[in-house]
Amino acid sequence: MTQRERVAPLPQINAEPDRRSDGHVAGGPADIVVEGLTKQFGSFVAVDHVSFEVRRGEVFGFLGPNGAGKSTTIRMLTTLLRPTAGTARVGGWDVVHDAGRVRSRIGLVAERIILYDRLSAAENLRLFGRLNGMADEAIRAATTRWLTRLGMIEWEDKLVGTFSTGMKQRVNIARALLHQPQVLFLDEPTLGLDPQTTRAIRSFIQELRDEGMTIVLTTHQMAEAEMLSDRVAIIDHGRIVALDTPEALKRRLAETHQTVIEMTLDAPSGEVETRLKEALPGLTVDVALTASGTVHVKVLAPSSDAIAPVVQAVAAVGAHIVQLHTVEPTLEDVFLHLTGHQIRDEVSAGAPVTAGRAWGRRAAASRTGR
Ligand SMILES: Nc1ncnc2c1ncn2[C@@H]1O[C@H](COP(=O)(O)OP(=O)(O)OP(=O)(O)O)[C@@H](O)[C@H]1O
Repeated sequence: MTQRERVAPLPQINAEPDRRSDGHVAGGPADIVVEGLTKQFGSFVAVDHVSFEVRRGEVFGFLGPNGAGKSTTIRMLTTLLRPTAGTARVGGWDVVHDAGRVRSRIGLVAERIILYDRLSAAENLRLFGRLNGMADEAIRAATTRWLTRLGMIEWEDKLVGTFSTGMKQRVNIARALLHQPQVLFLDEPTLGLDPQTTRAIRSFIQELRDEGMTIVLTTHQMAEAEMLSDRVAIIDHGRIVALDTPEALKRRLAETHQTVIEMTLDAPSGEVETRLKEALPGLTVDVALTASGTVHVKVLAPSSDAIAPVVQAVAAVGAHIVQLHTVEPTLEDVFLHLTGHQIRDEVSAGAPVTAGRAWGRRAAASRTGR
């Protein structure tokens, strides 16, 4: 039996969460207040005058393609990076002038797992607990509490170096929660993890949310953002291009774009994307090559009246329709409409491979322990 198989499953929650089913309502005072936050690296502006608030007890999703500025924003909010301009307060304290107070109120699950392979899970937590100024008894109690909830208690005395990446990430999350932070930052918490651990961690985030923890979640996975977030900020090129609940963002898109046409085409090699866009002025058209060699096309249109001209345009470029259907607008379509691009997840068999910018295709193996 492998270690992964023996990890106790986390309590399962519906894949489609019943938001705040226990009556908890996000709101109240803001735990994070950001005004004009900016970060330049030389002349390159990675985060460009970003302003937003995160309310106490809400899950705030930061959604954007690779390089959009999500991690840079998180690093400024968690005092790891000094802003070039603007201000940010977390838990009521300024991230530059009161960095120590901010640090004691936050937990961070960063892109890299922060654990020592040569220590056991419990030894890692003891080390980080002490660094946070916690007393040994408090560390002991918190270790048992969080490792139990994360399905890792039976592994507490095993070396982290022997764990799978998913097991390491569970301990890594326990590390971030050990001192009971007011605000938890999760930077791509499921990146590169197996589906079982991904599901378990998403369920765990929902539990934390239902218990009233304020959570900032960055992701380039639409489903993750939509499933977990009370509100979503869509960030592109360092700027927030939309900020609202996932439902409101989709509703707003549906007011102008009722019909989303998805097609699989058998197309001649060449400039299908350019020619289709030219043939369909005024419509948002996204074209992606799939791993199996077909072409996946998405068209955002005001109504189903657009289907006939779209079919004609496909014929005119010499392509054949293998499959065509219409779907309800998703958060992904909101992003496509706002930015002209789709966010792509990791490439899987048959999944679209971008024809344009390399959205969201970071190697699954990029998450490593130390
Ligand atoms: N230390 C740095 N020096 C120079 N450029 C940087 C530095 N850190 C980040 N950048 C650049 O700033 C931009 C934003 O990076 P950031 O990591 O915040 O993006 P992201 O939205 O988190 O993307 P990803 O999903 O790939 O992590 C990128 O173009 C990146 O190359």
